[in-house]
Amino acid sequence: MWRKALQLDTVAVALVPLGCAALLVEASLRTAHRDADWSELCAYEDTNRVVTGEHVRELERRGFVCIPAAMDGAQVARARADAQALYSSGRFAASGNEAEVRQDHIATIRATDGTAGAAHAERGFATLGSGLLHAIQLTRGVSHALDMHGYAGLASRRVPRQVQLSAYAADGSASYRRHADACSDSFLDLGLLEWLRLRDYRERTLTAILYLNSPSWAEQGAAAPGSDAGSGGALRCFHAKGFTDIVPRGGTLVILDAKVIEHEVRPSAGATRFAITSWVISDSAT
Ligand SMILES: O=C(O)CCC(=O)C(=O)O
Ligand SMILES: [Fe+2]
Repeated sequence: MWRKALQLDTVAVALVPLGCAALLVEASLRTAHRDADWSELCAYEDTNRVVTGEHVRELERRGFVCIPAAMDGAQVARARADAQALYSSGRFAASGNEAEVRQDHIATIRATDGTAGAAHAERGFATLGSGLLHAIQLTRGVSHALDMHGYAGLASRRVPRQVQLSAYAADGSASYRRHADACSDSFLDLGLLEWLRLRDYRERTLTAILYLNSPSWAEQGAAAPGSDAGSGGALRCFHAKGFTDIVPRGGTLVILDAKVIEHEVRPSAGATRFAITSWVISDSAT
């Protein structure tokens, strides 16, 4: 009897470290960045055209830069219609963050969605419209455009194939609390397991955001009476001198240092606020 109990104890004692090891291995392998592309493979002519040397110097100096009219009105309208169609089709879901942190809905999309080139799980998705495909290439091209102007940030940058398409409700109920996009906490702060699980967030070095709203989207409370363009929803970037609010007008491209620039999204009104976000990653952060 006691011999049997001893054997069970031995098995249990052996299982604990095995279970822990399995958890750690699973956490360290969990990544959506495995097939990220090197920057130069994401080169896109339109991005190279709109991002200038002056923008890059501003990014280096301030940690963020706002580039208006990176897409023309027709391109914005097409991308917005595609985003709206995807939103209505039910592909958006609440993000993985806690509900008090952010209340937007997101879809993780790839240019290959619904095509033979997609991973098995993504083959069943609807293919993306030309407006969204252009917006994805434009944001994914940012890292290479920065290289063309000798950006002083980290070298060896890669760009994940998936981008985030976010939707903030028109009724002012959705915002995103102040945060930095990259996780800079050490494993002493987070514990080893959590630190390993956050690998994709630790690798982030730059954020590129492209707004798919009406180009006449207005500042807080400034929407023209009867306008359906939408208003508010500023991207508030914090810096040493306070903060700068960026109006999310359709076609505006924002690039920010994901480790340094804390930011928040203010509630919007009048229209759903759509944005595409692509993160640039750096392996040297692992
Ligand atoms: O949509 C924006 O303006 C920013 C979104 C954002 O901060 C994020 O998704 O991390
Ligand atoms: Fe963010």
